[in-house]
Amino acid sequence: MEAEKKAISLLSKLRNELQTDKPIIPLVEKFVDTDIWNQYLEYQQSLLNESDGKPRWFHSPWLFVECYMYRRIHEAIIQSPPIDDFDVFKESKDQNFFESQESIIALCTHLQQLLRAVEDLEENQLKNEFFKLLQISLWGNKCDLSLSGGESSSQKTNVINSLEDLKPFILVDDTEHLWTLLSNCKKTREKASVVRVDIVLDNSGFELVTDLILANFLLSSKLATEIHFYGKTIPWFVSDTTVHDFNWLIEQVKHSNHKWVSTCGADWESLIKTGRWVYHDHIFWTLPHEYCAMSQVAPDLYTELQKAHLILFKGDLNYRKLTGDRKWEFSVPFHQALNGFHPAPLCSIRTLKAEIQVGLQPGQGEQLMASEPDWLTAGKYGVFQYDGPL
Ligand SMILES: O=P(O)(O)OC[C@H]1O[C@](O)(CO)[C@@H](O)[C@@H]1O
Ligand SMILES: [Mn+2]
Repeated sequence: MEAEKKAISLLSKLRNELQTDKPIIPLVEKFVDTDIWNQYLEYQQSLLNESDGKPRWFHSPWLFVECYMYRRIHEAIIQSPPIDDFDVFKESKDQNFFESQESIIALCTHLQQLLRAVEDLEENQLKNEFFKLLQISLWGNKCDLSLSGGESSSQKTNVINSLEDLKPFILVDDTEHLWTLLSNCKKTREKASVVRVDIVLDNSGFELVTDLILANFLLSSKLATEIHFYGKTIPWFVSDTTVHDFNWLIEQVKHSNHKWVSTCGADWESLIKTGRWVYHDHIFWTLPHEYCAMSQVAPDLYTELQKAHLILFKGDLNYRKLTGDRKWEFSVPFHQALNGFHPAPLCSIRTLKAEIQVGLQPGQGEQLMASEPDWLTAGKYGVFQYDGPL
């Protein structure tokens, strides 16, 4: 009870600082990333003129303060032992999973039926199935909890039936490039060689299921031989996947009463045990830095990503960090916005929730702006945006 009281009082202090636009203060509790955060704070300070004083909540870059808020929430928890490993968002993440049961059953059933036929599929059929599962993973990104302020945003209908209707909302569709890349790898690879796809995960619950389904298909179709996943080290942006969420969800799926769901769960567990699925933790994903800084700030992670044949970045926050969350013109090429971040061929799979979008046709963004003022933030539109050799 004492620890809870302490955490609550630290959290109300944080809320007060935020609501009254106080200066952003250094982190105090020692943790693996405390020094890097405090250095970053100094860097933000150095960007200001003398007369501007300290960085403040309402006047600093949104990406920075939003990340800082989640990091401060974590600080309130680690300062309050014995509840210092408590995940304040766990309950809502789990709820999202339970509320999406019907869709999860539909997806797992679809996957299991597909896997039974996968060897006999013609090239074109395989390609279509690949595109379908990519789209499911894209629309799975609608279900994050930070956009809804933690309110329920689960998937209640069967998304497979909606894919055709949702197609017009895909603003950039580079999935052909992904197919060309992976099917060439499949054709040209030597017997024992590896084709590695890395997935930088976003939200737990329904979205994570869609990502695991895609990852399972990539192996079964031999489009890849290894999948590497990256999650968050600390609770992040409400619904983001931590290692606990990852393991918890696979365990839940495995113990489902539904035959095809539990088959998926058992298969996923054995993929992890045999090392064909690998989960990585790295503190960089919960730092405020944009990804073009990765090779300097986290060279080990950059080197790891360079081993991939393709990296899939899920979700909106990853997109903001890929593009530095700048006010780019809508028609600026994605490659340019990446600002030198090219560890391997990569693709952002993201529904639009924040006011940034690049790589559109000339006039496309302006047209949307005129007809639907909230097109950038409502999560209604999506992109598959690829960067790499064509
Ligand atoms: O889970 P996702 O797709 O990264 O979405 C998170 C997004 O939600 C917000 O927290 C609120 O819109 C954005 O700041 C952030 O980019
Ligand atoms: Mn998220």
